[in-house]
Amino acid sequence: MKVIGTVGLPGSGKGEAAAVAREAGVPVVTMGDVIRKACRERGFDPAEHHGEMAKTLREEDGPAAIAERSLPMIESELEESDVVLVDGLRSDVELDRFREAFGDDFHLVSVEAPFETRADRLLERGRDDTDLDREALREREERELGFGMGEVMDRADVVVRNTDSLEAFRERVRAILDEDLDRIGGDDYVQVRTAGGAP
Ligand SMILES: Nc1ncnc2c1ncn2[C@@H]1O[C@H](COP(=O)(O)OP(=O)(O)OP(=O)(O)O)[C@@H](O)[C@H]1O
Repeated sequence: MKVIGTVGLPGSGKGEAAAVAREAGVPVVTMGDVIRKACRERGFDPAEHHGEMAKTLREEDGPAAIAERSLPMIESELEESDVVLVDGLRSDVELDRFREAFGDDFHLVSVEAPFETRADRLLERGRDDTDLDREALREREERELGFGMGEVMDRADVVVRNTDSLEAFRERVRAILDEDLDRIGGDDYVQVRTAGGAP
């Protein structure tokens, strides 16, 4: 059994990593889905109330609220699949909760790319208005760092630098899912944390 969590700033490539997992038959539990579900349960439009609902859930049930609500979803996927990917951790409290639940079977992957690279890719993606607005991106980034995302990235088991081509990134994600780190060994783009040391 293996649960792989991803963390990364906006536009770093978490969605692509999740898409690679799905293509490989690995189920994906998205933390955002937990929030969307809570919106629907309470009669709010997830498109409008996503950020607000994340805050409300944390206020009501504590900082691990979203991780807590995703646990049954992950456990149910683990009944069918040996590997599950959890998309988009935000805070160290969430990381602690997953480590408590899954121990050494939980592996955290940090997807990293510089601001300018991410901003250009988001411009290209154009999923919504914030993708097109560098200031909005900075604000979103600051909000996410405010939830402790930087600390989570520092504690990752594996760091993938997504500064190369999309195909190269997808191949690195496939190798991580296969745990075939030899395939990417000696690669400047992937660093595996050794016990107690920085990656
Ligand atoms: N190596 C790459 N080369 C070119 N484009 C890339 C690369 N990696 C990701 N992209 C593209 O950049 C955009 C952002 O990536 P993605 O949606 O995976 O980011 P994300 O981390 O999920 O962002 P968010 O948190 O905002 O949803 C996407 O359109 C994706 O296809």
